[in-house]
Amino acid sequence: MRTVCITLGDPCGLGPELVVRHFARESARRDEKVLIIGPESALVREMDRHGVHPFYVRLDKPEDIENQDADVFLYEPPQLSRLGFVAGEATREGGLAAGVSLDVAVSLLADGKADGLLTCPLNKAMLHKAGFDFPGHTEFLAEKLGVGKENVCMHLCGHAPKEDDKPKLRVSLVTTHPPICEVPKLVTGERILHCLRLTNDFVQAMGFGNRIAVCGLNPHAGEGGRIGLEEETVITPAIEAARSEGMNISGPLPADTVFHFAAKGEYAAVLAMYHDQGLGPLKLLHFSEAVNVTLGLPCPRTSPDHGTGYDLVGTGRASIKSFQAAYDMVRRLVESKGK
Ligand SMILES: NC(=O)C1=CN([C@@H]2O[C@H](COP(=O)(O)OP(=O)(O)OC[C@H]3O[C@@H](n4cnc5c(N)ncnc54)[C@H](O)[C@@H]3O)[C@@H](O)[C@H]2O)C=CC1
Ligand SMILES: NCC(=O)COP(=O)(O)O
Repeated sequence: MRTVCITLGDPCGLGPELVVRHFARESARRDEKVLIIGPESALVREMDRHGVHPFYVRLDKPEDIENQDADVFLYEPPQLSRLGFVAGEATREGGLAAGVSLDVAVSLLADGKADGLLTCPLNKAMLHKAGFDFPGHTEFLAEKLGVGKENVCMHLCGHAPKEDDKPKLRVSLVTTHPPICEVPKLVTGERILHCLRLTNDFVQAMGFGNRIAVCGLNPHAGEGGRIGLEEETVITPAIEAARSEGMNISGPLPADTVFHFAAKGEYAAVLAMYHDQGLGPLKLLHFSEAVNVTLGLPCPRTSPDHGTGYDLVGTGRASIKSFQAAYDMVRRLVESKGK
């Protein structure tokens, strides 16, 4: 039987509320084991707020998940049990809880005791403040699962598994969280080709099609070399290499227009060169419903597309759609990996 871990992320953010609201619905219970990892006090806070009864069984040791039947379980790392978490505030404790919980999930995944991971949002600055030197989950998981951050690709899928028939935007990123001044040197041919392979495999496996558009880095995709040379020297050779492997790639295309056509269904995915180039259009169209998927890890990892949403904690106004889509997606990826 498969096991999906859910880390609560920053307990001061929306994660605990989304988990409680999701599992409060009887229909959310499935045929697999779900192990929630994080501080119980944050779940209790949200259960009280939403009038929800406990829906999980506590485990003293995370590895005990192996001997259980299908149900929802909670493991609270002992060092988190005495910490206080202030709902809606960015604190070092919140970053510590997120990092410690993620470490537990990594151990289970690395030992084959869990099959997939859904991460609730954390605060990147607080994660760092708590002593975890990673700019996000993507790099944390890539390094700690032994893959290396250069070998994974952040993909934001505006497509929940239970799909209506409207086209959706899907975006992969060549670079994830570097400062913008470092982007040009990180946009290498090797990295583009690797991201294209991962994206191509993903969109085809999910049945989304196979045509992928690649953005330029410079305005107007370099205007034939008059506004920058990366398109001619780096991006086009990588696209040609991908085509020679049989991939269906268009580009480099000006990033100011390509998303319009991708959103109409002309491309299964767009490969953007940097975070805001790809995620600006994605969130404009699909905010609070898209799923963040890390491609290239040894096991599936998904996440809602939004952050900690501190301003919404306790207001009841947060959308749960992206969390639910991330849960459906990780289950689907875990199932298809097992086949
Ligand atoms: N996967 C992760 O762990 C992610 C973490 N973050 C972190 O989250 C923190 C806050 O980042 P922000 O840029 O403020 O992004 P944010 O997504 O937390 O908030 C941006 C806006 O979206 C709204 N929002 C967030 N979640 C929502 C939901 N479920 N339903 C409806 N509206 C929602 C918020 O109220 C806010 O107005 C940062 O520390 C950032 O690093 C951001 C994105 C992803
Ligand atoms: N904007 C999405 C994002 O930055 C998510 O980062 P990560 O925590 O999934 O690495």
